[in-house]
Amino acid sequence: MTFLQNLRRRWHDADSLVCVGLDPEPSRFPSKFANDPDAVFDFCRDIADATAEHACAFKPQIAHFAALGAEDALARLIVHIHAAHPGIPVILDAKRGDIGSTAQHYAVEAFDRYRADAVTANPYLGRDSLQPFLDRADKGVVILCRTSNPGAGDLQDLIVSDSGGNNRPLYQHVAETIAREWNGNGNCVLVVGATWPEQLKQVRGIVGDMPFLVPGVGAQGGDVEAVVRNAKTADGTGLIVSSSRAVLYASSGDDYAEAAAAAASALRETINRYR
Ligand SMILES: O=C(O)c1cc(=O)[nH]c(=O)n1[C@@H]1O[C@H](COP(=O)(O)O)[C@@H](O)[C@H]1O
Repeated sequence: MTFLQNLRRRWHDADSLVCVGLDPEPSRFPSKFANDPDAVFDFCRDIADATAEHACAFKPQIAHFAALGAEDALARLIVHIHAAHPGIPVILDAKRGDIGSTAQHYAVEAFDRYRADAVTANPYLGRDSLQPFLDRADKGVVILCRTSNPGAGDLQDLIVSDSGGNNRPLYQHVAETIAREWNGNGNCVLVVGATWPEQLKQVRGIVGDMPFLVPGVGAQGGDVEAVVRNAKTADGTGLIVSSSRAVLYASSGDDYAEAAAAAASALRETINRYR
């Protein structure tokens, strides 16, 4: 099954649009991990196991592992998720993008080394820079469109003229270009931040039913109701609503796993109320 087939099945079977972000920060781990030499793996595994029933996807963020020299923990975590929770896709958040010959290696890294089902990517270098990812038809390519951060508009909102003479913000041009020209294998997903409900609506109007990865609920304060109302597809799906810190660090006590499960479950219920 392809990434998108898996995702759609999971949306349905788990009745969930929630993605659990795995962004390990050892300084925020519960004290029981203080003397654990494999704390990064053990903590993330416990969170994944506790939240799986509420999740349509997991999204480990590669810098959080690489900065700690914990790439091996990341690889083992993805193996664990595939074995213990088959059918839940893993999106590797790496925001890759480089000249084609280098991008080939990033595609091998994400899909063959780490065995991710999808990877986040930056479209700024143009289509050839993402071609090695797009060519992997069974994998998802999750492309930045209108990011969640405060400075998203610095470049993404600049008005550009396309070859048809249309003037509009760059993020809308990115959305249409990907939908029309880069999605030949039907494996593209767009990243649109939860912190920008109006832009979510605009992008949904441009790209039809293409799925969105929507980070920015929880710690970044995005409004779940506005996200769902503005960006769901006609069948009440189309969204991978991702939360990391608000789930991972819901409790710093021994009940961290139960608290994470409760946070993921509450997010699922809030989303489902509006779809
Ligand atoms: O691609 C992403 O996942 C991403 C895109 C974006 O626009 N904003 C954004 O926050 N992210 C990632 O989503 C996660 C958000 O974490 P929380 O704010 O803790 O839920 C981080 O790992 C970010 O790197």
